[in-house]
Amino acid sequence: MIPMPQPQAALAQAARERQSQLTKPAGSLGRLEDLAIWLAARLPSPTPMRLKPMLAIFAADHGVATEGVSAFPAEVTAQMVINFLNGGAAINVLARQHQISLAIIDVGVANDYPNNSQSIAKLFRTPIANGTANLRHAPAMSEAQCQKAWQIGFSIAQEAAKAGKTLLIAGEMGIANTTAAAALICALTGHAAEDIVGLGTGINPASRALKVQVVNDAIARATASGANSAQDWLREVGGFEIAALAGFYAGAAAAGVPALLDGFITTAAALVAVKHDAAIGQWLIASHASQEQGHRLALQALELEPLLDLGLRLGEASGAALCVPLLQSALALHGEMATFAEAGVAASNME
Ligand SMILES: Cc1cc2ncn([C@H]3O[C@H](COP(=O)(O)O)[C@@H](O)[C@H]3O)c2cc1C
Ligand SMILES: O=C(O)c1cccnc1
Repeated sequence: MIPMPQPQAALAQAARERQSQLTKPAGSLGRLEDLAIWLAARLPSPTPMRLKPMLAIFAADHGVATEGVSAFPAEVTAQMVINFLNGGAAINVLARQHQISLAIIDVGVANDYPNNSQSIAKLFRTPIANGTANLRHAPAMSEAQCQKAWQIGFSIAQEAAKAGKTLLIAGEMGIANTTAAAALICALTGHAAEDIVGLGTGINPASRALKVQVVNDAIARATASGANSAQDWLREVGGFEIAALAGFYAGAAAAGVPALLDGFITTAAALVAVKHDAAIGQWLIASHASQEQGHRLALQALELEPLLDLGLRLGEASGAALCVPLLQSALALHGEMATFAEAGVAASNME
């Protein structure tokens, strides 16, 4: 296993001391204070500068879509890739608004789509196959495919770090990927499918019951074939974009750059990464609590507390992008506020 860089405790301590001297009652900026301290240890600086965020969306299709587990047809994956390239998706709006550079990485979109040289976002076309196999009945991918997807995500994170990005964000697009993510979360946490499987894009109760059955069948099948490690489960019930996301988080940690999670699917990928190497967890922060049923339990398994709870259930890194201005504000407050001494403001009387 590659030794991971460690957050610097001395910088966290310096940032904590600075927070105690800023012109506000101690703790009055709540979690913004914790965020500034957390980031100081990792960026690493006692007063970190404005973050330079990058956002990668990994897109791929899922064989399990044929089971009827999504409210939308599989063609929507490719259609949404076109939408991302044309700038019309929710994430395009948020990336523009918060000045986040956007890259789309096709790691296995099944349907063809035109290459538009006018596109708004950068496109990396590195499909591994036309979607995964149907995880209910067979391993979603081969070991070689899984490693390839992981490596693509890892490289994207490493390149972004090399280019000077200081906050790495990943999102996903892949019809039926909440089924794969739910199966992974169940397998890696031991929670029951009934507690983890949600409505995804908005399925009805009958389809949800089927989705629970599909997840249970997939877990039974993979257990019978000896699945044990996080990598085994990723290959058995994951997806190409989920493997790339897990590799992305591993790459961010290996580069010593913080990574911001999004919703249900990215959290499933983060669980895989952290089960693979616990040190990766030190570089992850949670953005929001998704409406998808099992998301909170998955975040709890990672010991992460989401910043926002807006009832989002979109993916595309939309919840993560919404947290970027919060993180920027945390750092600006930390770096730019006057101390009691500088401002000549009397400090608290309380010990
Ligand atoms: C138009 C559209 C845009 C999306 N953007 C993200 N997702 C989200 O929905 C999908 C997962 O839900 P399920 O497992 O139910 O298919 C993923 O593609 C996810 O990113 C979208 C879904 C749709 C339909
Ligand atoms: O939380 C998510 O990431 C999510 C939830 C539903 C559908 N797509 C994504």
